[in-house]
Amino acid sequence: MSDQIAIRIDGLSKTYEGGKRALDNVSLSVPRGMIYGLLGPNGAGKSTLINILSGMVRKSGGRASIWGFDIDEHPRNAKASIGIVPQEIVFDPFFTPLETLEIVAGLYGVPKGKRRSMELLRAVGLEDKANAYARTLSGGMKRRLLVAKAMVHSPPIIVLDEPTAGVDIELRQQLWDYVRLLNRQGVTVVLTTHYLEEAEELCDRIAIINHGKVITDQPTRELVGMAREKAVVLTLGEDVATLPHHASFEKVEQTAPREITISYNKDRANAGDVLAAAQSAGLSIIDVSTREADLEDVFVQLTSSAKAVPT
Ligand SMILES: Nc1ncnc2c1ncn2[C@@H]1O[C@H](COP(=O)(O)OP(=O)(O)OP(=O)(O)O)[C@@H](O)[C@H]1O
Repeated sequence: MSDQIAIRIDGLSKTYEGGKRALDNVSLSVPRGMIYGLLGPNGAGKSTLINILSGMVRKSGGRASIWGFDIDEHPRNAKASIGIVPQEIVFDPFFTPLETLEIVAGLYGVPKGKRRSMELLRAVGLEDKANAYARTLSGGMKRRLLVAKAMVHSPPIIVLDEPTAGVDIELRQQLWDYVRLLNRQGVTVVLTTHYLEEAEELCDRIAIINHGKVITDQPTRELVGMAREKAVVLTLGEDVATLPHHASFEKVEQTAPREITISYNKDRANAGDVLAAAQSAGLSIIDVSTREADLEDVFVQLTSSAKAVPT
């Protein structure tokens, strides 16, 4: 029922002036308590969707509600229920992180006694920068400040729009740790990303959007399970002379002087079949490992087949 839904989107469309149709009849439900990934290539429509939710872009059609509040009928409540971490870094360089959070808290009408600016700065690792000018912060620190800023009014939902674009790996990990912590505390998290690995590691559920349409929306585990290609990696006792062939092999590659990787379709064969065929081809196998297809494979499968459909 609707009370279990954090964000409900129904038949949402957006055509920009000039005729670009960025969203085409998009319907999605983000269940409460999840980390939900919105994945798609550049220009797929992810930012448009988020900007409609935050009230920055006007939709052309359809409906959306946030925490049960329709964005047209109850825009104030809808906005109060969501914290958005935007793609671009925008700050007044003359305010300190502490002042920045206090100002935002004031804008949201958070009473002084209920503000938690220092707690938020601590959570994003900026406690010691509380009184530094925002312009002296590094790019990564600014991004963390944006996350703190989005949480000032304690919304039940936080949306991160490509939060780790251009952020180094260590910092990315720190940011994700904080996102996980928020989620454990009960905050529903929506994030858009190009990074499949990130979505796979972090998200409980993933929707893929391409050319303004949702092409899939399912639990991450199921999505990864859709990848049909698996591989067996064989380490051999001697250099590879000729590559083996067999009906169960999809592809055979030499991946090192004494290593071959055999891909197979898990609907048609299993690792045992592949191994038996390799052995009967006379290979001296000294070690075996297997490789699962990952989300990247599914993504390529889905986005390329969607492209083949005329729009
Ligand atoms: N203000 C605008 N006016 C006209 N077209 C726009 C506008 N904003 C976005 N678009 C177009 O709408 C489509 C969707 O853009 P959007 O920014 O929503 O995609 P995205 O998935 O967020 O991509 P990215 O990951 O690059 O931000 C693109 O073709 C884009 O060029």
